[in-house]
Amino acid sequence: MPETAIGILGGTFDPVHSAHLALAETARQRFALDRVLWIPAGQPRHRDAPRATASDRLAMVEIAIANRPGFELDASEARSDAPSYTVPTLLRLRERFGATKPLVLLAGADAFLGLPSWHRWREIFSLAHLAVATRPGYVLDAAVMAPELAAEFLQRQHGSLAAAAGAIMPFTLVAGTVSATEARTMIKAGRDPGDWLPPGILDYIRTHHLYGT
Ligand SMILES: Nc1ncnc2c1ncn2[C@@H]1O[C@H](COP(=O)(O)OP(=O)(O)OP(=O)(O)O)[C@@H](O)[C@H]1O
Ligand SMILES: O=C(O)c1ccc[n+]([C@@H]2O[C@H](COP(=O)([O-])O)[C@@H](O)[C@H]2O)c1
Repeated sequence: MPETAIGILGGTFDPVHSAHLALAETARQRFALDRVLWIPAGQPRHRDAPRATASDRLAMVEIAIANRPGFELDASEARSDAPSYTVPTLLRLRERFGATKPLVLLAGADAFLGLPSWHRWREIFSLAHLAVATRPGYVLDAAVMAPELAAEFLQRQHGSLAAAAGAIMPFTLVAGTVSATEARTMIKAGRDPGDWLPPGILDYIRTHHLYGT
């Protein structure tokens, strides 16, 4: 029987929102993942500094995934002073889970389209599979990708999850246009983000006076 796979969801989670949960849960079911590791970035180098501290973002993810079977928090990036790059994280997870365990890196289409700018990005394919969720406003079509990414995208869609790494698997996510940027804007303006935020997150934000509250 083939080994079950482990999902890995990295993100800034500034704050964690409903599309993150939908992404993780949809992927968990679609790819029969035995768990999803949530890995909040500590020091993302590819974007502006997060508005909330690593420990607040970590605490919010902890609240969001509490009592949800199959979801696990990995605080290593958030607790490290090193830049949060995905390849060293995958190398660490390979050591933990061994060479043959299928690992599946989960990403939204926006993150995937930016892959050629990532640190040592080509090494990702020898360390993990990539499951890429659709996201409104981003087209998952080789015709709009950077040529070096399009080549990988076309070639790797036939890969098998039974292998430890190497396939690219696009999947449909129905999570709407929710984004952390828009959630922060709403919160700062005093508008209620409603079901964009998992239970307990708005309370945490208000209690800790995050995002201008
Ligand atoms: N609405 C969404 N649909 C699909 N994927 C999403 C969605 N929101 C976030 N993701 C994915 O979740 C992962 C973590 O995202 P991140 O924490 O940066 O949230 P974000 O909403 O994209 O944040 P920001 O608005 O600050 O850029 C990324 O792979 C991203 O593509
Ligand atoms: O390793 C990199 O160079 C790299 C560049 C951009 C993004 N990432 C990772 O991709 C994940 C999603 O990033 P973001 O900015 O959409 O939150 C998160 O785990 C980041 O650390 C990683």
